[in-house]
Formats: sequence, structure tokens, C-alpha cells
Amino acid sequence: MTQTGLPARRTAHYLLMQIIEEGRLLAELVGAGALSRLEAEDRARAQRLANDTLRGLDRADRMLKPFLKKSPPLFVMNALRLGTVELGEGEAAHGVVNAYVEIVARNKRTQAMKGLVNAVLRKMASAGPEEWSKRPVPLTPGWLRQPLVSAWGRDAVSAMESAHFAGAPLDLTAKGDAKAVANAVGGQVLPSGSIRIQDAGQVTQIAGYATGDWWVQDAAAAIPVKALGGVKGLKVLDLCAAPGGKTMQLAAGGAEVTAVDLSAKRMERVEENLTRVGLTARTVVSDAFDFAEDGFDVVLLDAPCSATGTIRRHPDLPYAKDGSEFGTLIAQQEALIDHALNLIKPGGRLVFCTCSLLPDEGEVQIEEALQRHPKLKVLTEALDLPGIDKSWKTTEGGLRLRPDYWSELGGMDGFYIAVIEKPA
Ligand SMILES: C[S@@+](CC[C@H](N)C(=O)[O-])C[C@H]1O[C@@H](n2cnc3c(N)ncnc32)[C@H](O)[C@@H]1O
Repeated sequence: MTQTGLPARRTAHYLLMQIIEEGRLLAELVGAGALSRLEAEDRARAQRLANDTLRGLDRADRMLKPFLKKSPPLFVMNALRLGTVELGEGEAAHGVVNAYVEIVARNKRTQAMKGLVNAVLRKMASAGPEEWSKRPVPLTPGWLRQPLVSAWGRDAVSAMESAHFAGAPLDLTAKGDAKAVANAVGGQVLPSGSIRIQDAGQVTQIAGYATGDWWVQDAAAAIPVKALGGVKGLKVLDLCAAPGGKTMQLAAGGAEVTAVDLSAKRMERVEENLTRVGLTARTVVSDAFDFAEDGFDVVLLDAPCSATGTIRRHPDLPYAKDGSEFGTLIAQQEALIDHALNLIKPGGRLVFCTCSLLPDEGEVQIEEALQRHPKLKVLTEALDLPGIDKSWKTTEGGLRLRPDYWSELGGMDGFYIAVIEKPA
């Protein structure tokens, strides 16, 4: 970080404004060059500051509330939030206070409030990390918390919130021997066979990146392909494939894979990933609904969804989104299931999965698919896998994974998975 830390902090503040005010996702902002003017160290720092502040935002707001007679403009509030989180994490007070006072002072519309920022952040500095760490775990914004509480109950949602606040370690899937990769990278092999690194640092610097010995994939995201068992020689269609984690698993298992994705840009990532790990798949840029080849042994449908299962890694999501896309996504998932079923040969299998915490994007999709297609069979035994607790199975025969599961190991992404057999 530069000596004053100002460029990284200004960028973190910009990111927060764009996420909260404009509803843009962090990945989208980074992809659009939001960090490009920063040095490498500052880029990492800006992202970490923004992510930590989003994870702790509700706690920061509660700490700030007694010191604010009325809500200041968002520009000022975000400076206060960033400063409060940094101070809570033990950053030196003078640097933090000066930086956020300066950020507010440089904006003509807020410069008159620099005294307020100075005074409030000094109060936060005297409260210090002790006060910060005593505060309750931050709550998820209400638009998402309410449906989660209705689905899973308050205690489960509190456990999920603890997992979201803790963030996520880095998980890898080995192309070959998981133990050998774990030894090389200093990680642990998880009960499901993924490899976990607790403090990973930069991905490209991890042993085996250049030689393509592994790819980044959350342990939960690796389960849908594991539920297929051996795939050698099977003709598999990965219908929503980018960035290709599951395509690589299938190709590594010896399947003849066709990977389809709507986005040409994201499909480039699939191709780059396949090249790096030395695996092959046929890639097709197409809307899944326009892809009409049939006769596949297996269709893997990792459907576009709310991605609410990935909040540990993407704390921006609850602040950039507001739930207004749910209806469209749910309708699209239903139509994708029906389309996928048409592309499977008789007796073949569909794996449906979403990285969502919402039953409407998981359990309910399968219940409704069974009503529309009563001859389908749910292969619940396919989900009897190492590391998977039987109590995580659901009544319609699928599997519910939650971020608070494996909490002693560092959690997992939220996911829903079901394996379905088409009648012969
Ligand atoms: C959850 S991600 C897939 C992740 C991927 N299966 C993996 O394991 O790396 C969903 C993908 O669906 C793609 N997508 C969204 N709508 C689509 C459509 N109508 N047809 C094909 N792909 C679509 C998105 O571009 C995105 O890459």
C-alpha cells in the first residue's frame, strides 16, 4: 500500500458507492477497470477494504448510529463505514481518520462535513477493536433476510450470517491426486475430496497453477459432478458452463463434454481454463434455449440464479441486489429444466443445481418439475457422498448445502443439487 493508503481507500470508497448506490457488483466493477490505476498491492487492499466493510456493514452502522443525529449523505456514510471497519480491525487511528476526512473534504458537496467525520471516527478509534469485536454478528439486509428466515428459521439464518461474516477460505479441485496437490500447496483434503487453503494469497502464485494441477472451485460447487459417479466415456452436456469448474471436472473424469454458455466473454474463460489445465471440451456460445442437439447421457444444468449461496465470497451481493430479479430467474430455471429434459436420451440423467439459498430456486423447482413430469425419478442415493451428512438431504430427494455447514472447517457455499433420471 502507498504510504498514506489514500489511493486504496479512495478506490474502496468508490467501489462501495457503486455497489450500494448503483447496484453494481464488485466483479463487474473490477472487470470494467475500477482498480486499473492502482499498484498491485493497492488493488488487493482496496478490494479487501470494500469486502470487509460490506461484511461488517450492519455492525458498523449500529456502532455509528448513536453518534449521528441524522443520516448523513451516502458519500459521507460510506467513508464513516470504511473508517469504522478499519478501526475495528485494529488499523492505526491517525491514518484512518486522516484518510477518510480527506476523502470527504475533497468532494465539494460533502467538504462541510469533514469535521463530523473527524469527530465520529475519533470516537470509533477510542472504542477500538475491543468494542467492535463484542458487537453481534452483522445481519443480512432485510430483503434477503426475510425469505431466508421463512425458509430456514432464525437460528439457521444466524448461523449462515456468522459464516458470511467469517468469509471463505480458498478451495481447489485437483485434476489428479488431491493429496499430492494438498501437500504441494500446504492445504488440507476436505471430506468431499476438495482441497482447502485457509490463507491463500494470490491464486496465480500457488504451486501448481502454471502447470494446471488444479482449478479454483468451492467444495460445494464440486458436489454436483461428484454425484454422477464415474463419467468416463459419457456424452455430457454442461448447459450453463462458464467459467467452467464443472466442465473441467467432467473432462478430467473422461467424459465427452459439450460446454454451452450464453456469454462469449465468459466462454473465453472456460477455454483459457481448459488450456491451462490441459483438458478438452467442445465449447459452444449459445443461448441454452437455442441449443437443440439431443441424445446426451447426462445434462448438467447449473442454472443462473440469485447466487445467494456465495455471499461468503461476494459480500457485495446483498447490497447490490434487491431481490427484484428473483421472479425472472425462477421462471427461467423452470423453463431450462424442461428444455434440458428434451436433450437427454431416454434413461439418461439430469443434474440440476443452483448456488442459491432460496428453496424457490432449488427444492421447489424439483417438486414442481416432478408435478409437470411425473415419470421422472429422483436419484437421491446419488447424493450419498463422502463428507455429505444424510440430514442435508431434502424431502423431494435433493441435497441442501448451506454456508454454515462444515463450520469447523471453514464452511461451504450454499448450493442445491438434485439428480434426476429420465424414463427409459
Ligand atoms: C452459475 S453460472 C455457471 C457456473 C459453471 N457451471 C461452473 O461450474 O463454473 C451460470 C452461467 O449460466 C450462463 N447463462 C445464463 N443464462 C443462460 C442461457 N440462457 N443460456 C446459456 N447460458 C446461460 C451465464 O453466462 C453463467 O456463465
